[in-house]
Amino acid sequence: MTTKQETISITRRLEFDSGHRIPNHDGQCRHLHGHRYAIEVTLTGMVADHPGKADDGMVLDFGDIKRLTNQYVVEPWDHAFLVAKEDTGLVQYLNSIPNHKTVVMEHVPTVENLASAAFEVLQPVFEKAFEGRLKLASIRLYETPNCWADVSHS
Ligand SMILES: Nc1nc2c(c(=O)[nH]1)N=C([C@H](O)[C@H](O)COP(=O)(O)OP(=O)(O)OP(=O)(O)O)CN2
Ligand SMILES: [Zn+2]
Repeated sequence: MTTKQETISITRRLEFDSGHRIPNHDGQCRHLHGHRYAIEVTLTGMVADHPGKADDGMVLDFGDIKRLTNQYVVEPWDHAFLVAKEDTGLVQYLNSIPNHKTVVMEHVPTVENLASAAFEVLQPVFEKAFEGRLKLASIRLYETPNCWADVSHS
């Protein structure tokens, strides 16, 4: 049982596959390769006290987090090659492949930069969709089961 004043965090995890490379990496990661990424989206807010309504007892329906994260991050990045705009030779090559799904990123696609990019995209999406009732608290992005980055804004 929760009291009405409590702020609670909820997290929805989604997974997707993308290619990338870190062009100046001094190890294997400078080569073209891919990952099964997992993104965990954490929102904070008050639990709805809406007896008889679908969202009663929820901060937000997990389905809404899934829908918006899919629309703005997972679908654009899934089975895409995420390439840094500074990686010009590769950008040119990928653009030469007909109908190739390429996403040109502002920064080198480390897990830190991808998590930050996802946060920047999703923060205004959740803010607008739920009129400030909820806050995007953090994004955790796993590049491998053993490597991940966390992003949050104060
Ligand atoms: N701080 C960061 N370090 C590294 C990143 C990154 O995004 N941020 N990325 C890579 C590589 O892209 C790669 O994804 C991870 O490499 P690695 O550590 O070798 O991970 P593995 O799962 O392949 O580890 P194994 O132990 O070899 O299985 C590198 N560094
Ligand atoms: Zn990698």
